[in-house]
Amino acid sequence: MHIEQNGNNTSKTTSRRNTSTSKTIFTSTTTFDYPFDPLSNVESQLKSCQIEPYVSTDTVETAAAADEDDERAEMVNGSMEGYPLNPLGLKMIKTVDRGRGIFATRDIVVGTVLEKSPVLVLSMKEWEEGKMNSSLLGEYAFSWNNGGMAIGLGMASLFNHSSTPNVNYIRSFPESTITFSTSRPVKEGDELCICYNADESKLWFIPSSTIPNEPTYNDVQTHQPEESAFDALFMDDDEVLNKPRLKPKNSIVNMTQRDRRRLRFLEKQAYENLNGDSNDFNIEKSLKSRSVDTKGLGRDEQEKIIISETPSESSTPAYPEMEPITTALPAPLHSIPGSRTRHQHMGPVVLSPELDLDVEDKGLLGNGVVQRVRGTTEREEDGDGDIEDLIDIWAVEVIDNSSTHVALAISFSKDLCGQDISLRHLKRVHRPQSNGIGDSKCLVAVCLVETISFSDLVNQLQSYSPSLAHCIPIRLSVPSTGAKSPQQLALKAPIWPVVYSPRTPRPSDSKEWSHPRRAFIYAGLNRVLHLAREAKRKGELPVAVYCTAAPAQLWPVMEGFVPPTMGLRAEAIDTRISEKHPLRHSAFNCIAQIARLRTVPPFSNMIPTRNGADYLLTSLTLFMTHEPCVMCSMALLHSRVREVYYIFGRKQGGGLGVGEDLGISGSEDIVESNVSVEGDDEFSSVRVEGDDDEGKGQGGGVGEGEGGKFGIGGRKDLNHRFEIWKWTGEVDEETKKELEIDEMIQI
Ligand SMILES: C[S@@+](CC[C@H](N)C(=O)[O-])C[C@H]1O[C@@H](n2cnc3c(N)ncnc32)[C@H](O)[C@@H]1O
Repeated sequence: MHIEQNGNNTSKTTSRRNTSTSKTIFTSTTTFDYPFDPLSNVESQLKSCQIEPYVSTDTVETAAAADEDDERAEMVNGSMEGYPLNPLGLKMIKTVDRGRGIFATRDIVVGTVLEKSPVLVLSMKEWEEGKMNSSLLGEYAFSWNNGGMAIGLGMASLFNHSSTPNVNYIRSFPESTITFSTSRPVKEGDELCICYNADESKLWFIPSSTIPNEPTYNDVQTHQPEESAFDALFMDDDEVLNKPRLKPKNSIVNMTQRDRRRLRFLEKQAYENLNGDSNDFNIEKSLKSRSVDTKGLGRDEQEKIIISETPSESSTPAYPEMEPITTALPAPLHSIPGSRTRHQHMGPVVLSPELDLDVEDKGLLGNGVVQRVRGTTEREEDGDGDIEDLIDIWAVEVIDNSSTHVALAISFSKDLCGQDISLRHLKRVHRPQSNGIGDSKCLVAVCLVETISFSDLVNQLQSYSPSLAHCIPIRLSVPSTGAKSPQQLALKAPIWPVVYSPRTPRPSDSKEWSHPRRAFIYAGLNRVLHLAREAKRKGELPVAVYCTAAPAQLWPVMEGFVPPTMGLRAEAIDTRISEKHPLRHSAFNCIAQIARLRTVPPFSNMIPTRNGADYLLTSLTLFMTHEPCVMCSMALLHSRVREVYYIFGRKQGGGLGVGEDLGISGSEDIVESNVSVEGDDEFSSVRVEGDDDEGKGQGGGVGEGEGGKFGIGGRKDLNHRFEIWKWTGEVDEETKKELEIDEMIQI
C-alpha cells in the first residue's frame, strides 16, 4: 500500500502494509521538505500501543483506494497544509479504543507550547438551554468561568484523557483561549493527553490506557495486582452475610447529566460490541429493550441499575426494565472469579470469648503497675510543658497612681467586652515590672484584637470618657489559657497574669485502681500474652491484640462520653508471615475483625448515631503485647479507640510512646503552697514564689528508650485522643523471651 501526498508540495510519502501479520505495521520513507518526517517510526509506536491511524474522509487520494478492505489502515492524507496539524508535526490519528487522538511524530521537550487554541464560550444558561451536555458537544466542552462552558477549537477538543497526562493546559478567560503545553518530555509516537479529571470514576467513559507501555485495562484484569495496602480494612459484607447489597433509597432519577452520559457511553459500547455498529444505536430504544451489563460501572451506578431491574411496585421505574445481554464490557476487578478470595484471609467473623474477670489473676504478669503514657496535649493539661498558644488582645496603658483611671479603664473594658469568655482566664490588670512603663503605669486588658479595629477602639475610648481620650491601644500577645500548675504559672504570669486553676488529679499509674479495674487489665494483658504464644507456635510473629468494651463500672465519668458497644469483642494475631503480606499487622487485623463484626447481628442492628457510637472501635479498650507501629497507631486513632494497654515498648518506630520524657506523676507534683495568687481581684497582680524546679519530673515514667516517641494517642495536631497505658512490671521470663521480636520489625 502506498499513500500519496497531494497538494502544493510535491513531496511523497510511501507507506507499506506488512501483510504477514494481522496487525497494522507501517514502514515509511519520506521526501518531505518539512523539517520532520511525519511518518517516521510512529507506526511502530502505534503498534505497541494498539492504535490505528485515522482515516480522513477528505482524503484526495489515499491508499484506501488500493486497500479498501481495511479502512482503518489509512493515514491522514490531503494537502500539505492540512497535514500535519502544526509545525511541531503533531498528528491526529484514530485509535481503536478512544477515537481520534493527537500524537507526536518526534520527541518534544518539556514545556513546549503545542497550541494556543481559541474556544467558543457558552454561558451556563446557553449551555443548559441548548441541552448541549446531552449532545455530542458534552464530550468536548471545557468548564469555563461563571459556570459557563467552552468548546475548544483547533486541537483542543482532540486531546484524549490520561490519568498520567503529558500535556498541561491553561485557560485564559479574558482571551478565550486554552494554551496546551507539554508537562514532561514526550517521545516520538507518544499520544499527547490531558487529564480530564483526576478522579476517573467521574468520567463518563471508561478510560483506556493512553500512554505507551502503560498497562491497559485488560492487562490489569488478567494480571491481578497486589491488593492495595489498605485492603485489609475493607469489608465485604456480602461475603460475610451472603446477602444482597442494600439498595440505596434514591433511584436513578437522581443521576446527574454526567452520570447519564457515562451510562449512555457504556450502553453504546455494549451495543457496538454486540452489533458491531453503533450508527443505528438509539439510547432510548436500547434502554427500553435491553439491560445494561453493570460490569464496568462504579458501585453506585451498579446499585442504581439494580434498582431499575427490580422496580418498586409503587413507583414508575425510573430506569426502563432491561433484559440481560452479554457484552464485552470489561469486568470490574471485584467480580472476577477468584478475586474475592482476597478477603478469605480473614476467615469467618468470630466473636472472641469474654475475659474472665471473676478472679484477680495476674497470670503471666508479675509485680508491677501499668503507667500512663502522656502525649503532648495531656502534658499540657497536666500543667507540664511549654506555654500553649498565645492570643492577641488590645490593652490600654493608664496611670496607676490614680485608681480612678484604672477603674475607668476596667469599666470601659467590661462594657465593651465584659461577656467575652475568651478572656476569662486573664487578669484584667497587668503591672509589668521591667518594660520601661514604670511603676506609675499599668496595662488594662480591653478585648480581643479581632473584635474591634484600632480606630474604632480609639473612638470608643474618646467617647467613653475624656479621661481615657488620651489612651492609645496597644496590641499584645498573651497566653490563651490559664495556668494549671505552678510551672505554667511561672511561665505565663510574666507575659500577662492569668488565673490559676490546678488540674483535677489524674492517676498516672494503676496503684490506686479499683479491684475490678485491675482484674480487667490483668485479664486483657494475659489474654494477649497467651494469644501471642499461640501465634508463635503457628509460625507467626508473636504479637497479639484483644479488643473489648470495658465493664460499665469502669467507664469514665465525663460529659460527652460515648458508651462502647457492649459485647463486641475481637482478637487478632499478626499474620504477615502466613499471608505473605507486609500489612497484616495484628492491630490492623483486629480493626478489620471488629469492622466485620459490626456488619452482622446483633451489632448490625445498632442504629447509627451522630456521635458515632456504632463506629469501629469507638470507646473500646484494646490490649496489645507490643507497642503498635506508627501506621497501626494511626489506624487505632482513626478507629476511635478509647484506651490502649501494651506490654513491650518498641524503640524503633513504636507509635504510642513519647520517648525519654515519658510521664510524670500525678497531682502530688503540684506544690500549691509555693504559689501566692491574690484572689481574682482585677486590680491585683500575681506573684509566683519558690523554686520553679520543685514538682517537676517526679513520679517516674515508663523510662527512656522503652517505646516510640510519637505519642500518637495524645497529640494536639490529631483529631482524636486515646489513653495509652504501658505495663512496666514483670512478665514471666519464659514468655518474655518467647515474645521477643527484633527491634527493626514494625509491629
Ligand atoms: C474531547 S474528546 C477527545 C477526542 C475524541 N477521541 C474524538 O475522537 O473526538 C473526548 C472523548 O474521547 C474519548 N476518550 C478520551 N480519552 C479517552 C480514554 N483515555 N479512553 C477512552 N476514551 C477516551 C471519549 O469518548 C470522550 O468522550
